[in-house]
Amino acid sequence: MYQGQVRWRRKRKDLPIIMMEQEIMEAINEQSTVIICGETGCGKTTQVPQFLYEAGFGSKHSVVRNGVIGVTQPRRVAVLATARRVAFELGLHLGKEVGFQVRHDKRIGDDCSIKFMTDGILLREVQTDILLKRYSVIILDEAHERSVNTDILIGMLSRVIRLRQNKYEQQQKMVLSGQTLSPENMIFPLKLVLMSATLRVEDFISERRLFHDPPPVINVPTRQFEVKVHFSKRTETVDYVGQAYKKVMSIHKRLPQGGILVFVTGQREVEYLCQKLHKASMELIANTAKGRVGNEVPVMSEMVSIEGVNMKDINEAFETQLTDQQTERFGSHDEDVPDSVEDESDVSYDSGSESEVEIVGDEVDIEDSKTSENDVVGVLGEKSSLASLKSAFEALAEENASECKSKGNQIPSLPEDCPEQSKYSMEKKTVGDKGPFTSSLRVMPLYAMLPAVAQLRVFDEVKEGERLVVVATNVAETSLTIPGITYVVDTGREKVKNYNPSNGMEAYEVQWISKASADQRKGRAGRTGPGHCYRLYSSAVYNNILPDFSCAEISKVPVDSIVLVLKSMHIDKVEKFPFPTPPEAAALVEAETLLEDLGSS
Ligand SMILES: Nc1ncnc2c1ncn2[C@@H]1O[C@H](COP(=O)(O)OP(=O)(O)OP(=O)(O)O)[C@@H](O)[C@H]1O
Repeated sequence: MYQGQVRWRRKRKDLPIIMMEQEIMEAINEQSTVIICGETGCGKTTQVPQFLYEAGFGSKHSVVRNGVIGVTQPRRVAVLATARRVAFELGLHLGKEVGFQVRHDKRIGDDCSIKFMTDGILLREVQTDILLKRYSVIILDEAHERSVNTDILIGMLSRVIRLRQNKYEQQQKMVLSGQTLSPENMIFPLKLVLMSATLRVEDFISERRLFHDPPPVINVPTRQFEVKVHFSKRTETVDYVGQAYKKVMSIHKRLPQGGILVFVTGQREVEYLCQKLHKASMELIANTAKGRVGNEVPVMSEMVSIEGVNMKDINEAFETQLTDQQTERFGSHDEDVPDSVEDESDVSYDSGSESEVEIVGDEVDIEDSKTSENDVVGVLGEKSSLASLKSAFEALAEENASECKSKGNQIPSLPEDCPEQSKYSMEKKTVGDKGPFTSSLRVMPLYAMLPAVAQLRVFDEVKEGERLVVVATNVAETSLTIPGITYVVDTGREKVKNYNPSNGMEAYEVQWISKASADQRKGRAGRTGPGHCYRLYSSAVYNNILPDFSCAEISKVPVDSIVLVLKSMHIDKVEKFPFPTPPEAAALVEAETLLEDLGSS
């Protein structure tokens, strides 16, 4: 066992979810579906797959539980990062016992026990194997995001569970009547675990067509580290990116070491803010250097360069020979794209959502489509990208990951935000040997269209004297632990695609996030130590304007596109499909008739 793993084993027991392992496992053993609601950072994503693995799920030695533990995430970066983390914590090989699959990329060994994937990948698997025979349990993480993929998947899985149960009962009868069945033909019930920090549980338990018996809900109420929230006194309605810039700079100048994660709405804003911060950092360094006598000039601020990916030693995930069958499929562009999907247009805008199975043909958001085609295609599909991904995974290694850069339990905050709460003396706490004025910024972008290799660079180790600033869209909102992030700056906005049924048009709009999203964003701090979340809007805006939850995506897309997907999955009576939030039955029937008339179904 690596030293880092030994260190982590000691820390692991402090995760709130560890105390609830028995309760969670008992519920999973007794019920076909279980809902786990837990605060951000309590350990759902990384620990529940391990509980299952340790209980024999995914084990070749178990007859009943030998199917793979499947874990879905809404986004690629979360799939890659959590697979790496779980492999590390369990001391297993990434790409072998712990596999992953996202669009274009698949690393799974024959002896795979846990597979991380995007929800779109699993949706596609159901299309080809309705019983999902290779899985013993499916975990749908971040189920609150309620993308169309997740909603259709939940509906499908509720049926798969019933089908598997029926098959299992039939087989038991056959066995009791003296027939013999070979082990490989045996079918066992499938388990489903829905997880989120902020689940709209009612949608799942009240919809009787979905789960006949409402699934039990297990709450994990606490988080490990405190995150202090600071609201702005005033809400900037136009230049919120400018406000974000000011806030980052004032944190950098006045507060102690610790990474900063900033949320804006799209690729264009990410790139603009990155450039501005990069420039400011260089100026700051130049000014500081002028004032120094005989001191070393600090390193320059760094902007991520996709070409500049560091080629290091081989990560164990990539030791598999290139001749192996899985590897041949690695990089296949079309294997996870269903027939109904024309192209890769789902990466052509950046609101943070990514899907492998595309429900609606997205339009390119002109504003936000500056990344070159090569960057998009090159996500991992090109020759050099395999090596780059190896290198990127290395950056997730424990040495980089487990150690929190912030020291101590209490970190001062910016006084202007809530003076009454600032019980710390800025003078005493903010300027150390490597005072904030002297350190450089390592500015990293993070958005859905960015190639996976570049996305993973946010996990790179930060050099001594540097401060990490990640400028992200809501792609960084859930599941991610970026080690050392102490400060979150939340503009409170996101870019979403809205559908107008009266004219049949779709348009991207910047709008307020939900309270649930704001909590997720806050939860990106306080993961490896205590943190602060600066909301660039007032508490009145938070309380009175932000909705509790974002609207389920299914209610915002054209019904015909949903029907098309269901038809591609051979669902006959679309109006009977168990959606968590069903579209109007009449609209479904109308769309079905229309498609039949067009000869599309
Ligand atoms: N890469 C990492 N490096 C260091 N610590 C990590 C890493 N990943 C996870 N952790 C630790 O494990 C904790 C639990 O992470 P996990 O992702 O399982 O939480 P979660 O409950 O799923 O959170 P969320 O709801 O935000 O996804 C983190 O708060 C952090 O302390």
